[in-house]
Amino acid sequence: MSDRQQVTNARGERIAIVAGLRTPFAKQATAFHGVSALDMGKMVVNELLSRSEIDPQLIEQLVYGQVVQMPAAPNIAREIVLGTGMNVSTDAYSVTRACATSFQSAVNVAESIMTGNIEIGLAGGSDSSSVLPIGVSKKLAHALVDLNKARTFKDKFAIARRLGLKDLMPVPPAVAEYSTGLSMGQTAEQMAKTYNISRADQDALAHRSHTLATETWNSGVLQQEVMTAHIPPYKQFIDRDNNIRENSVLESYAKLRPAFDRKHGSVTAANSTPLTDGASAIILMSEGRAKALGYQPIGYIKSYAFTAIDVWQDMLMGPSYATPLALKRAGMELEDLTLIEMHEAFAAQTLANMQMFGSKKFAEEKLGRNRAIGEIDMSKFNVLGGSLAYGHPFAATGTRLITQVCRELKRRGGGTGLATACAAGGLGAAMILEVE
Ligand SMILES: CC(=O)SCCNC(=O)CCNC(=O)[C@H](O)C(C)(C)COP(=O)(O)OP(=O)(O)OC[C@H]1O[C@@H](n2cnc3c(N)ncnc32)[C@H](O)[C@@H]1OP(=O)(O)O
Repeated sequence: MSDRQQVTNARGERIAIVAGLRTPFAKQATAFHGVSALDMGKMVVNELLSRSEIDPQLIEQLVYGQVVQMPAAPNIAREIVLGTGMNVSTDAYSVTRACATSFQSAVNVAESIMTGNIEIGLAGGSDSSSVLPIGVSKKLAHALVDLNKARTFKDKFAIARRLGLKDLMPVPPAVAEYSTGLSMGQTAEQMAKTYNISRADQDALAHRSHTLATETWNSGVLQQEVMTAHIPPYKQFIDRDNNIRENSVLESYAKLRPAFDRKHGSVTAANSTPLTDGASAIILMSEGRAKALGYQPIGYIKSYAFTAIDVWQDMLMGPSYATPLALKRAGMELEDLTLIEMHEAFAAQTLANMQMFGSKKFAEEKLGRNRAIGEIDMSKFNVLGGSLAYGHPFAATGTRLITQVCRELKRRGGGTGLATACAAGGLGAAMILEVE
C-alpha cells in the first residue's frame, strides 16, 4: 500500500471546500443561553446556504455532529435538514469524535465525494454548554424504572423509600473521560507535570492567543466567516466572539488560582478553553462540480489522518500522532507548511504537543521515525489566535479551524496549512489543506 493518500474522486478531481461559516462563539450561559445546539446548527446551515447562493436541492448529504447529545434529537443532522430550507430527500446522519467531531463530519462528506456516491455535501458540528441534557442519579434512574413496573401502592412506597435527598439532585454531563473519570482539565494538569510546562509559559500562550484574536477581529477579516446570530425571540443578536479578552494583560493571568488541582496545579480559567456555545459548517464539492457551478473554492483537502492513544496518562496528545501521519500521506514535511493551526484545548496541552513536535526521542520511541516531526515556527503557528481565545464549542471547532486556515492561506496568496486537534478518548485528528 502506498503511503500517499489520494484525496480525489475517480475522475481525479480534488475535494473542494467552497464555503465555510460559523456563529460567533459565546461563553456558557451568555448570548446563546437557552439556544440549543440544534438551533445553532440550523442557524449556521441556513445562513451558509443563503450566503453561498446554492440551491438547497443540490445538497445530497449532510453530516453533522454534537458532542453533548440532546436525547430528544439524537440525529442532529437530520433535524437540521428538516428544520431548514433543505430538500427533505437530503440524506443526513450524525457522527461523534469528541472534540474532533467536525473533522470527522468533513471527512465523511469528502469520502462520499471520493467514492462518487455524491458530488455535493455539507458538514459541521454544534455544541451547547448552556442547554444541557441534565440527568438524574443512577439510583433515581433505577428507581424510576422500578416504579413504572410496581403494581401496588405498597411496592411503590418501598421503592421511593430507597432514595435519599442526594439521589434526587440533578446530574449535569461531565467534561470527563468515561473510562477513567478524569476531567479534561485534570488531564491537562497531568500533561503540564509530565512535560514540565510552567505556569508562566501557559499564561503567555493564552495571552498571545487573546492578543492575536483581538487583532484578527479588529482587522475585519472574520466577518467573512462569522455570521451575526439573532437570538430567539429576536430582540438580541451576537456578531462577535465574546470570550476574547480585548485588553488581555499578562500580569492578571498570574493572579488566578488553579482550577483543577488547587494545591499544586497550574491550569487556570485563563489558560483553559472556556465552556462555549456555537456552531459551524462547510460546503464540500467535487472540484469539477464546484467549477461547473462557478464556485471559487476556498481550499482543497490534501490529506487527513485520525489516530488514537491510551487514555490514562496525557491523552490529549492527538496532534503529535495525527500530524506526522497526515504529512506522510500528503508527501510533505512540517517545514513545507505555510500555516500550522492546532486546537488549543488548554495551554498546557498545546505546549506539550509543540514540545513533542520538536522531540527526536518522541519521534523514535512513539512514532517509529528517526527524526522529529519538526520545530514549530511561531510565525506560522495559530497566527490568528486559537481556541483559548475564541472558545471551544466541542463539535464546532473542527470546521472552524478548517475554514479559518483556508481563508488565511488565501489572504497570504495560497499554500498548504495544517489543522489538527486532540480529542477525548485519546483521539487525534489532522488535515492538510491546500489553497491556490
Ligand atoms: C480535547 C479538548 O478540547 S478537551 C477541552 C474540553 N473543554 C474543557 O474541559 C473546558 C475547560 N474549562 C472549564 O471547565 C472552565 O472554563 C474552568 C473550570 C477552567 C473555569 O471556569 P469558571 O471558573 O467558570 O471560569 P470564569 O470564566 O468564571 O473565570 C474565572 C475567573 O478567571 C478570570 N479569567 C478568565 N480568563 C482570564 C484571562 N484571560 N485573563 C484574566 N482573567 C481571566 C475571570 O475573569 C474570572 O474572574 P472572576 O472570578 O474574578 O470573575
